[in-house]
Amino acid sequence: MLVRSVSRDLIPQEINDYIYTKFNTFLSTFTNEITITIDEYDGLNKNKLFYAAEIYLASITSPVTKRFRASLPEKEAKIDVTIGKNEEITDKFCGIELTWRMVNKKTEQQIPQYPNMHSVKTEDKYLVLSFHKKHKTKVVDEYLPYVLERSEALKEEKKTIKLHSLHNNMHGFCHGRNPWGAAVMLDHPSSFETLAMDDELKKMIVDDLNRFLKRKELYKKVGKAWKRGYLLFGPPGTGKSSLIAAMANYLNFDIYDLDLAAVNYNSDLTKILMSTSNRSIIVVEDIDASIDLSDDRNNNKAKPKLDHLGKPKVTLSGLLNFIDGLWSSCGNERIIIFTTNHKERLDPALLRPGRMDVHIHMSYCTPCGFKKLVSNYLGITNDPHPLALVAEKLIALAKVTPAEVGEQLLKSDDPGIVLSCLIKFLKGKIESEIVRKESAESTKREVVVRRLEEEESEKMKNVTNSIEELIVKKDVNMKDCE
Ligand SMILES: Nc1ncnc2c1ncn2[C@@H]1O[C@H](COP(=O)(O)OP(=O)(O)OP(=O)(O)O)[C@@H](O)[C@H]1O
Ligand SMILES: [Mg+2]
Repeated sequence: MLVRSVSRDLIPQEINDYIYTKFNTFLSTFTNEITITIDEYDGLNKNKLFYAAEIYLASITSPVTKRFRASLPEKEAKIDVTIGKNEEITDKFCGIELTWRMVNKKTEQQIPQYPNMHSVKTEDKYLVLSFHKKHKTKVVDEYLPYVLERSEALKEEKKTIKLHSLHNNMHGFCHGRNPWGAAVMLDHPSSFETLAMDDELKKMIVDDLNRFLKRKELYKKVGKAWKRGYLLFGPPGTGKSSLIAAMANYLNFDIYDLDLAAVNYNSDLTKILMSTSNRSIIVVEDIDASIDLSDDRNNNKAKPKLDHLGKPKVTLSGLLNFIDGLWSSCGNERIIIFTTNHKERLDPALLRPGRMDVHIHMSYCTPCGFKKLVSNYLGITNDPHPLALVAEKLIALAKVTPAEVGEQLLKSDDPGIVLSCLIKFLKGKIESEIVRKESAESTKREVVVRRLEEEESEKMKNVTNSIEELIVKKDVNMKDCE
């Protein structure tokens, strides 16, 4: 270590490494230290242990390490800091002293077939772990598995949530290509804290998610796939998509946005699911709009259904197989979320527990949701604004979505102006709702009157007909009556 720090700035890197290796080899003949080398590649494959150790080492600090490397990987939000080239770091595990060293070795090779060409430069990376030889079993059996486990947890902590969408051109994917296109970072600010919903409903969802995460063993024991289905239903702008983003942020799960309109065949659904990762949320938005919901479970297995353009379409039976068929046993910790504006249009087969386990009604803005929006947008929490109290009363009567309220609350920086405008807006909403109801009522009345009149005239027609029949039967001479 001393040799390294003294020589570091005086001697070129390659010579420095050479001296260090020789010196260590020389010393090791007198010590009881042994080393384990962990190469970056295991043959042609990446060595998982190397990458796990690299992540783990970034999380520990030791007084001997002076140089670190920092990078910002593409599509990530957090900076990676790892131990620098040819640096050392010490660690302690159950009283065992361990030293890690990151070795970067540059090599230059001349390809014999092309003697006139420039030589090829490569850089080999490996980690060297040194410790007393008496701890070999403990290090291999306990310390290295611990490093793997910690790296998984650290990866999870620093993971950036990604949004995956299906590839634009789905035709090529039957030839083995990943159906999911390049993922983007999900930078959605929605959280359970910012969502305007009733507190009880919010708590129910959070508790349900927590229970789901904890129940790995229970799902295994009862022989159920470790997945959970949620159906979010309600009018546009009530926060269905915002709730999905809040769930992804809370769980730290990636989102796979499955656009069923882009999928041609039922069989593709299985391949699409196979290409998603564990600990993820699969979302099918507007389920009623994107799929043929007619019940085809007993027929048409071979023939794909066609849409109005003659394109094949995913069917209900394909979707049901997708949800609880064979594939469901191949993934873990999956959440499937369907959204719809029209729950009543969905087939009950789709809604039964096991497929859609939890049904969440995203309603028009309630007074409780309104308080949350006022606190989010205007920063008013403890001492409510008098106009906010008026607006809260109107909210209970108006059919207004949190999206509409949010829009109004952005209209000015002055809470007084904003709330006055909101009250005007809510009054307008209530008035137009009254007009709508009245006109629906009068239409209903008109319909009733029309129906009564029709029934009356129908009755009269029947009576006339039967009289005519009687006249014919009895051979009554009508001329006599004239
Ligand atoms: N419950 C809510 N809490 C906080 N903000 C909300 C809520 N509902 C809607 N919003 C606001 O309105 C915008 C639109 O909401 P969102 O897209 O979540 O609605 P949606 O129910 O998914 O609508 P659609 O049925 O049209 O997909 C959001 O970006 C958010 O700013
Ligand atoms: Mg939405």
